[in-house]
Parts: sequence; structure tokens; C-alpha cells
Amino acid sequence: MPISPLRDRAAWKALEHHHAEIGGRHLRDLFEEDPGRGERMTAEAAGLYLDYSKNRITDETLRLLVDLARESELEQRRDMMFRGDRINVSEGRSVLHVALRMPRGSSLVVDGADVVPEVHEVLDRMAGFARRVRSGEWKGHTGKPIRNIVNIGIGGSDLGPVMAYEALRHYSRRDLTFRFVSNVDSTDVAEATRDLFADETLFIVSSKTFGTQETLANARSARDWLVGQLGTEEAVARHFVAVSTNAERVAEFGIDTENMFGFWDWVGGRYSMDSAIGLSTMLAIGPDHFHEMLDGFHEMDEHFRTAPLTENLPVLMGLLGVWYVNFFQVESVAVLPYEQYLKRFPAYLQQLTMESNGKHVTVDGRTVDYATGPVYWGEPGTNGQHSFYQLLHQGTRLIPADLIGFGRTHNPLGAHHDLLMANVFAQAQALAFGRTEEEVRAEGTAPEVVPHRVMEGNRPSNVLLAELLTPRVLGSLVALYEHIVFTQGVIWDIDSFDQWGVELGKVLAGRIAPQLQSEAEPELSHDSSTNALIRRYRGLK
Ligand SMILES: O=P(O)(O)OC[C@H]1O[C@H](O)[C@H](O)[C@@H](O)[C@@H]1O
Repeated sequence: MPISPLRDRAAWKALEHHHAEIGGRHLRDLFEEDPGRGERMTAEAAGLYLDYSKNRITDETLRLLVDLARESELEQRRDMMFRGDRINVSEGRSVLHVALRMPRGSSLVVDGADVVPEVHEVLDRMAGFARRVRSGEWKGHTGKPIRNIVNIGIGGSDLGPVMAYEALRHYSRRDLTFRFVSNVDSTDVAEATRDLFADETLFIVSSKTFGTQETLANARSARDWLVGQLGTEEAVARHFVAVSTNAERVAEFGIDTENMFGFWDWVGGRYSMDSAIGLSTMLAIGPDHFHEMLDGFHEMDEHFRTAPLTENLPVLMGLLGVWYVNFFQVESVAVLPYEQYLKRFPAYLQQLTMESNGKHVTVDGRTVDYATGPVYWGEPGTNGQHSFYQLLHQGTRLIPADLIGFGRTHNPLGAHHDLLMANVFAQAQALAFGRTEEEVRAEGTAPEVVPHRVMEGNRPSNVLLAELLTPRVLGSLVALYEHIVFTQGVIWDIDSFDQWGVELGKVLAGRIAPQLQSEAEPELSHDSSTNALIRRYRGLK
């Protein structure tokens, strides 16, 4: 039997009633009535401890949300993904990033072929290459070892590599310099190469399609820079490698496919940091640590695949997101890592979540009559506290937050870490419980200032804790969010794996670019605003 549209599902209707009953309740009261919730509303898996007690829920809310997941056939859809069914319907593709981290020796047969040995064959080639570069055995054109590695890619071919490089810097070789070029803005490639010597620089051109305008433009400019310094096209072979699914285009660009690391169309760009797209990560941290990261991913995959829904971290967090987006009309979610090494994690999550679930039609093409993916944003703590947290605490919007903290730091220094973590717990506490008028008055605050100092509280948050940011923990953390996105996509009945919305802008830019370079009047096919902007730009350049 087909699943009913979301708003017709029995659990949805029950949640609507339930929200009318408890939606306005304050976390202060929920904690007072149920003092054990801080210990009970927790879950743990793959090195991550989740405290979700400071959410505006009761046990009944959870029961109903889990009903909604069952009625939406989350378990069946999850099994379809793990089986390799073509759940990316608009592109007719399987969605198998989970296969990228299946252990050697396991098996997943899709369309008659076992994909796991293919995955490990590429991982082995990457490891061989990484060992040669890291040991200095791989020589540049003039015989020098590689000292600088520049990844050129954009979107999923950039954000994962940058995030992972920053996150795992503690494990990174300090005698190698890593740079990441993504923007077609020439400043990006110019600044990334300005102080480097070409004869010790390796470019990794990362592009799933090898057709992305920005990446090809940057790769061409990098090649010109290299050939300019080394004086011969022959140098390209020792200084350029490619990561792609498209061998033909790689060869066309002039990179020997011997030096290409492949992946498959069943890996979405934003789900690819653990594929060959992670080559820069492997060069930085080495193959062993890379494999530890894959183990972390896999452990979370197994948890998602097998744990009961009520104890399942991605399911719980995904459902709580649905609760706020659809019943509290929440528009955005803040991700606040209290770990400096995770400074690019919010940016990474923006692509993962928003490109996946920023959709307006259901899988079978009907326009949705409910909200889908929220805006994700964030900054590492404690910096955000001195900037936008004011709005989180006293603004008129409800913004649920994920606070991520660690038991230990790689850089212990006096009391820093305890101070950092005190802020995690304090922020979650302040968001939830705030400060009442009576409390503010009791402090002797001048009456006219009292309203300004009152903090309503009742702002929900999740706290995620892990022992230490290791490669393994990074893997589980990323997989956690991948499966949160999946869970929500299933409830919303959308295709979380396509991204048609990014195409129109590419086509229009392709049409406008030649007009910026010619003297002719802009085509009348443009609107008056675009024509005027083109003319104005020509006058400025
Ligand atoms: O890896 P590439 O094929 O170069 O794609 C890079 C990025 O560009 C596309 O436009 C998509 O929006 C992203 O999902 C993708 O990650």
C-alpha cells in the first residue's frame, strides 16, 4: 500500500494534537515534573553521547515521532539504501556512500557486481600513492619531493576535504602544506599558489563530473602557473592527479588516467569525503588514520541500520528536527562545535543538509504542503557567543541548536578546556531555562531594565559529547548527520540525493559570460535589470 501524503498520516495528525497540548510548555516545567529526563533522554553510539533532554518534548512526543517514522516506512527506506536500490529517483541512481566504508572482505552486490572490492581497490591505490608522496619517493618534474598539496574542487569536492583537513590537523604531516582552491574568483588560486614553488607542488583536481566550470577554470590556471614556472608541458604528469568518475574528461584535460582515482555515480558529491575525494585527507593524515575514519563512519552506519528507532541517534535527531520544522515552524538550526578543529564543520553541513533537503516536491513530483529542510548555520564556540548568541537567547525566533563538545583536547593548556566545556553546558542551560522576571528583580535590577534582562528560555538544544576528536570520531559524526538528513528526507518524502536547483544558475552564467567579454549590446533576451548590470559592469572593468 502506498504511504499517505505526510499530512494525512495518522501519526502526523496525532502530533498536531499533541503539539497543541504541549507545544507551549516550558522546559523549566518539563524538568521540574520529570527530573530524571536528563539521564533518561540520552543515547549513545559510535563514540558519541547525545543528551536530547533539553528539547521541548515528553516521552509521548517521542513515541509519536517514532510512530511517524514507522508510518513513513523509514526502516524499509533505510534498508533500500543499504541494499543499493535506486532511491535517488530523479537521477535513477543508487545511493551507496555507506559502501565506501564497508570493511574489506564484506560484500554488497548491486546490479550483479560486488562494489566492496572495487572500493578497496581504489583505497589501496590511494594508499600506495599517499605512501609514495609522503615518503618522498614520488618526485616532481625536477626530481624534488612534494612539499605542497593543492586540492582544486568545489562543493562536495572541496567542503569535505577542507573540513576533514582542518578537523584532523593534529594527525596531519606538518612538513606538508595543504591548500584548497574552490572559488572561480581568481584571488583564490592566486593566493593559494603565491608563495609556492611549482617543482614541489602537487595539484589534485577533484571533480565527480570533471565538468564543473569553476574547477576546470582553476585547474587550467594552476596548469598555466606550473608550466610557466617549470617551462614545459611535460611537467604536468608529475604534478597533477585527478579524482573523478569521468576518465574521458580527465584524459581530455591532459591528466594521465594512470594518475586518476575513481569513484562511482552512486556516491553523491556531498557524500563523497570518504571516497577518493578524500585523497588530500589521506595524504595529510596517512592511510591508517584514513581507515580509522572509515571505521568510525561504518560504526555509525551499523548503528543506524540496526539500532531500535528509539535508541537510534540519527533517527532521534532527525525526528526532533522534523518536530521543530513542521510543528514549531522553525526555519533554521544552529550547529555549534566547541572544538576549534571543527571550524569548517558548519560550512560542510550546509551543503550536506541544504543541498540534500532543500526540496519542494515529493519523490513522485507533487508539490509539498509542509516545510522541508531548514537553514543550517553556525560557528565554533565560544566565538559565536560574543556575536549572534544574543539572538538565540532573546530574539523572536526559535532556533534549535546542536552543541558539540569533547572530553579532551589535543592541545591541553591550563584550564582552557574546562572553561570551553563550561561554556557548552552553560549555554545549553541558559537556552533552556533562561532567567525569569522574579530572578532578575531579586538581583536588584533597576525596574526599567528588568524586561531587557529577562530571558524567556525554552530554547531547545542537543548536546553531543565525544571523548576526543579522532579520525574515528570525525567519521561517526559525519555519518550521524548524513543519516539525520536521510531520516528527514524520508519523513518529508523528498529526494535527498539530487540537486536540480543548482543547474539554472550554471546555464545562465554560461550564457552571460561571453557577453561580458564582447563589446556588442547585451542580448535583448535578458530582462532590463540584467542588461543594465552587464552594461554597468563593462563600464567598470
Ligand atoms: O565534483 P563536481 O562534479 O565538480 O561537483 C561539484 C559540486 O557542484 C555541483 O554543482 C553540485 O551542486 C554539488 O553537489 C557538487 O558537489
